[in-house]
Amino acid sequence: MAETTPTFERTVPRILMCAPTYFEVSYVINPWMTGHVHDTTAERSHRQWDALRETVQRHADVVIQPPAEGQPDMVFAANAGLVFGNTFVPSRFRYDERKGEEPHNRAWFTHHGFDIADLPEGVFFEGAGDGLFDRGTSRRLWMGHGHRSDLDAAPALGRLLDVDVLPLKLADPRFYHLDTCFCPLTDGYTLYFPGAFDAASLALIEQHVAPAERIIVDEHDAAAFACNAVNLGRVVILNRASADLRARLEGAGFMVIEVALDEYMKSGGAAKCLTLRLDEAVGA
Ligand SMILES: NC(=O)NCCC[C@H](N)C(=O)O
Repeated sequence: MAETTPTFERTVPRILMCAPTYFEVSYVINPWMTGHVHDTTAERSHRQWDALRETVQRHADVVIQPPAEGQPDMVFAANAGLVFGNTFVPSRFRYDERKGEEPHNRAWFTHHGFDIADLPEGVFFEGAGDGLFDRGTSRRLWMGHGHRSDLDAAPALGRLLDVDVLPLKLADPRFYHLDTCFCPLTDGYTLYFPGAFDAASLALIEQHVAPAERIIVDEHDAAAFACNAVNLGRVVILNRASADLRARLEGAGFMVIEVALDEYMKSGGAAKCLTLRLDEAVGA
């Protein structure tokens, strides 16, 4: 009888983070940044980023991307682009303030062996800020549009990655990226703030996520960036969750870990925005 060779699947997720060396709020391109220009300190932002890195490192391998001087928002690694398998779709930022990040991201992913797949010229798309894969078994990508990314990115991503893209229209300027108000979790659970979406998009979510798998976030938790969560298996890392939200997540089998990230909220981001999954695949 032929001998069978055991196969070992990689089970430790890989997460990219970009060092906060040049992070500050130096312009206003979302409502969270208003009133916070030059209002962050290096000491607090480095301490909070280190705490997030150490927490993520307990559940994943963390890879650090070197930052670029003059690109204060490059710390938000989720916005570098979208990874699926070995393919990297680079972001095309809507605002000039962030366009300078694009060549650095392209160079890093090229150097690390990813195949670069470009969206058509002139289509805005802000990477894993607006593109979130289902954590179930389907090849489904939820895509936010209306503030930063263009609806035209949806069919283009479908073609480039051979995935089903479900576009969700973002209706509240505070929730300008999909990852600020929506988070697919392991086994099809989905954490989201309904108030961030238009009626048709809410209906689309309800059509695809069974009632028992919907973890609805209220405005108070949403404003504390509870949806901006890093999900690694059964672990959910986020800035803050109310006792009620924590209980519902725990009831669904998740362990909730809070890491205070208020210095980054002044720029409109928290845990999820500061990370990018490098081993994204169906059900990852
Ligand atoms: N939501 C995210 O994915 N990233 C946070 C980006 C914050 C940055 N200040 C921006 O407005 O683009």
